[in-house]
Amino acid sequence: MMNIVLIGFMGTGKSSVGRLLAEKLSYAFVDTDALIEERAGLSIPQMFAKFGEKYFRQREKDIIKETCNRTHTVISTGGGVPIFEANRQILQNGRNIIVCLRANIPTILNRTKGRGDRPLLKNDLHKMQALLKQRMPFYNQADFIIDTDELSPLQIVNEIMVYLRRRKK
Ligand SMILES: Nc1ncnc2c1ncn2[C@@H]1O[C@H](COP(=O)(O)OP(=O)(O)OP(=O)(O)O)[C@@H](O)[C@H]1O
Ligand SMILES: O=C(O)C1=C[C@@H](O)[C@@H](O)[C@H](O)C1
Ligand SMILES: [Mg+2]
Repeated sequence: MMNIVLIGFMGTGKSSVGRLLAEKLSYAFVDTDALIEERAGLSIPQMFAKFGEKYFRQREKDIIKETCNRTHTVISTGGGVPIFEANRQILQNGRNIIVCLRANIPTILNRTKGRGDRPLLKNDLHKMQALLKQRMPFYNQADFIIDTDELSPLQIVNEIMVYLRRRKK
């Protein structure tokens, strides 16, 4: 069986929804950000500060490669994963179902306010808008896109389950 890969901007709910979806499907769960931190023994901000973003992106690519070889796994990705061509090629291998979680800027600001664990998160509406706009074309390459603004994590999981069932037919 295929993996379900969740992509989307910071704060769209990939980690929370992914964990729940994995439970519902009885799949394994991998969160790329958490795995990178665990392996490095450093938090993401520490890693950016010590070794730079480039280093983080290399670790991220390694983990994407590795996890895509699994089956029956829900993979919650970091917000920057689909921005890189190499990652897209690895993810779009025909064995993964790619689901994008989308949220508008006020929702994202609300869900991420006070978080100090995301170095690229600027608490600035315009910067956030610019980054989101730049990334949108890549997020939009997903197989299925859900607007999450008005939905609870459980409702999002249910929508994904409906989509998966429909795909099977
Ligand atoms: N559908 C939702 N409704 C309300 N709150 C939500 C929803 N989804 C996520 N949240 C909350 O928003 C915050 C961010 O969610 P989460 O960490 O899952 O996002 P993420 O996409 O994994 O972000 P990142 O890319 O930074 O890891 C959390 O506090 C979470 O509880
Ligand atoms: O959007 C991004 O580029 C990032 C999102 C987070 O999930 C982390 O992967 C990291 O902070 C970078
Ligand atoms: Mg996350």
